Amino acid sequence: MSKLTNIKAAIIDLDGTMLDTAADFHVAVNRMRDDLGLTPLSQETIVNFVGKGTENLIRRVLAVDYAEDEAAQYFQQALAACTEHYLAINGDYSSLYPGVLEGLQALRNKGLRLACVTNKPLAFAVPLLQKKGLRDFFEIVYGGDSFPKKKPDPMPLLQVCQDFALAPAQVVAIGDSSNDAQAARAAGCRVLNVPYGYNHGESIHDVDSDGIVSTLVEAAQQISVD
Ligand SMILES: O=C(O)COP(=O)(O)O
Ligand SMILES: [Mg+2]
Repeated sequence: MSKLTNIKAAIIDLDGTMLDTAADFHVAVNRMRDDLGLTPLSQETIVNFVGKGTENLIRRVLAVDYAEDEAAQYFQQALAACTEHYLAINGDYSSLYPGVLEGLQALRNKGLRLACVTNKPLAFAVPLLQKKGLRDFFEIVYGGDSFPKKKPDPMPLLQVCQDFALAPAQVVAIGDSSNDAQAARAAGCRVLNVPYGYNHGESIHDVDSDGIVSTLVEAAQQISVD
């Protein structure tokens, strides 16, 4: 992989990139399923539904048991229950991936400006970043409900470029899934993927990106401000 040059800012994904939140999703979704009288799902099944925001997660979880029209009837109840359960345990079963703190520090030490763009609702993302000691690394945090469109749409990434007054080519997105890569490509940003996250249960090696890095520390090593 050749080094990414003339990079002035990094946009970092949250779930599956900085934090392993799989167990939080597992607990909250299965408490919601219990409320609806549904049997629990495995953590692997649930985590493969993560990546395109809470509404999509709920739709996928209900589709396990219900046909589309029936699932639609339960959607609002399920969304409310899942939100309540998620907020009650947010971060309790989550942990930082190796190299996250060191990687964020290394990116900052290079003089890069940092934003977090996640498809998680902002009301989940901000307290979680605070609880895990990550909030202060970021000048900007955008959630899946911050704009009319979320990743893989480029809208949130383009807003960060505008906020930082940078051209998209001067900005790198770092994330665990095809959503991050597609959003970055559509915005004209550079993109690095990490291989340890969720990516809908599919191989990250099939995703079009500028490279795969094993940790955020390695990401920082691959990025040059000059
Ligand atoms: O909550 C999700 O759907 C995934 O969030 P992410 O964008 O931080 O990976
Ligand atoms: Mg992710």
